[in-house]
Amino acid sequence: MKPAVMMDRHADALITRVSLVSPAEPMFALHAASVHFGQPMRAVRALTEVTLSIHPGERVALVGANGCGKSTLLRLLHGLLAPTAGQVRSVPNHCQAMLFQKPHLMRLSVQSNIALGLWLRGMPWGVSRVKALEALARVGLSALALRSARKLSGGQQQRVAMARAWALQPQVLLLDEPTASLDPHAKREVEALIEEFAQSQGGGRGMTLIFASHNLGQVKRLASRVIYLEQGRVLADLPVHDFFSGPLLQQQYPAAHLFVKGEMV
Ligand SMILES: Nc1ncnc2c1ncn2[C@@H]1O[C@H](COP(=O)(O)OP(=O)(O)OP(=O)(O)O)[C@@H](O)[C@H]1O
Repeated sequence: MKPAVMMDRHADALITRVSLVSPAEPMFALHAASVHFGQPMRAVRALTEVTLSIHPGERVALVGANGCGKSTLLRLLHGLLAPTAGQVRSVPNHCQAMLFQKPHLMRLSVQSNIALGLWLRGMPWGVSRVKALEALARVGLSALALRSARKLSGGQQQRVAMARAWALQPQVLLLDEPTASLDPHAKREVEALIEEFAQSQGGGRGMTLIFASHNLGQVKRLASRVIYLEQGRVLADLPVHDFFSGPLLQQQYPAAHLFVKGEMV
C-alpha cells in the first residue's frame, strides 16, 4: 500500500523535509521572522522580527507568559506556518517530529497509530507494524499495542505519541508543553523518555530538542539554552545556567527576571 494523502497538518508526528543548505549551517536560522494572524489592520502579532539560530544537538526551551508566541514559534519551525515577513531556513534532508500538549491519536489501535506514521512515509504496512512494536517497546507500552489509542490515559497517550515520533527517528524533536496536562508521575515518565530520546537519536550528537514549557524545573532538567519571549519578541536568549543565575538576569534582562520570579512563587 502507498500513502494516498499526506498526513494531517496537525498530526503530532508530521515530518517536514527541507531544502538543502551546507551541513555546517545551523539546524534552523530565522532572520527577522514575523508571524501575524488576521487582517493587516487588526492583525495579532504573534511573533515580531525574531532572529536566532539553533544548532544540531542544542536543547532549547521556549519560555514566557501565555500568548507570548511559544507555540507559534514551534509551528513556524515545524513548517506548519509560514512567516508573514522575514526568513526561516533549515537544514538539509533531516526529518523532524512534533508533539503537542494533547496528542492527536486516531481511532485505531496503539500499534496502528504508530504504524500509520511510517506507512504515510512509504514504508510497507507489514514492516510499519513491526517497527511500531519496536517503538512501543522503547516507551514500555508493548502490552497496550492492541488497545484502542483514544481510550488510554493522558500519560499513556503521550507515550504513544513519543513512540510514534521515535519510530520516525527524527533529528529534531519539537514539543509544545508535552507534560502540561499530566500528573506528576506521568510527567516524570514522559520527561525521562524525552531525555532518553534526546540522547539516543541525532546521529551521535544528540537530538535537537526544542520545547515550550511553563515548568521551570523541567526547563532546568532538559534544556541547554533558554529563549524568553514576551509579546512575540525574544527578550533573552541564554545558556540555561545564565538564565537561572539571578543577578545576571536581574541586571541584564529585567523582564525575564520578573517572569522567573513570578513563576517560582
Ligand atoms: N491561528 C491563530 N489565529 C489568530 N491568533 C492566533 C492564532 N494562533 C495564535 N494566535 C495568537 O498569537 C499569540 C501567540 O499565541 P501562542 O499560542 O503562540 O502563544 P503561547 O506562548 O504558546 O501561549 P500559551 O503559553 O498559552 O500556550 C496569541 O495572542 C494568540 O492568541
